Amino acid sequence: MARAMKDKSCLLSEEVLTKYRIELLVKGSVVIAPQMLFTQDDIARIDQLQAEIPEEEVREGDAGDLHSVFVQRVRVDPPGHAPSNVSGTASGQIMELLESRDRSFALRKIFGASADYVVRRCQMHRMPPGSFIGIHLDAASDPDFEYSVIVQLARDFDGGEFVVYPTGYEQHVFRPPFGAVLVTTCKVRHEVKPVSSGERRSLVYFCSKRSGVNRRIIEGSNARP
Ligand SMILES: O=C(O)CCC(=O)C(=O)O
Ligand SMILES: [Fe+2]
Repeated sequence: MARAMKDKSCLLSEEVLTKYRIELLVKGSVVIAPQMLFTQDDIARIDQLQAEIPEEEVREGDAGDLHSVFVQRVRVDPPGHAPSNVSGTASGQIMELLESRDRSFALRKIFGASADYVVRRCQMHRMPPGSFIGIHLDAASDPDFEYSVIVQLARDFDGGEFVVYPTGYEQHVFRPPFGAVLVTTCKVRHEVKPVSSGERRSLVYFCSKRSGVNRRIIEGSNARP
């Protein structure tokens, strides 16, 4: 925490980055503490920009999985096409904030990568009571997704736990606080449990070493919200 945001070229110390890197490697998921990757000001800015982005209700994921969530799309990644920002200036400004040099550097270290990652898809979720995101695999949307980065944008809600199923019998339950960032591999199944009160909000983006077209092959219907 000590060095967070002080030196703009390096958000987190090498030591902290290594600690997160090891946890991600061993467990497949890690929670980055609030204020480390995104300051309160960054989150306020995201909140301000998102107001300009239209929202749609999604009830079925790409893999036919059931959901009930309101989605604002920032960058889309349709099969057979390269990723692109949705129209309007707000999406580009949100992406600029996410892709800032210091944040990309920190995430690259946490992913354990030598080369840069690209953000292939980005969206925001609003989940009032009763909303949920059914069990799915992010890589079903794009086989090149490697890590998802989920920024917690809300404080006051109950339920809405993020549950990861690394194997058939294990489960890890996450309830990251406001401002924290959950990083998970896109190769494990997970879900968001129903929200019971308040409103859960998150910004989600999917990172990959690969740019270029989404190589997903559609057979019938397949994937996530
Ligand atoms: O809103 C979230 O916490 C992330 C939901 C999720 O699993 C996804 O968008 O793939
Ligand atoms: Fe997901």
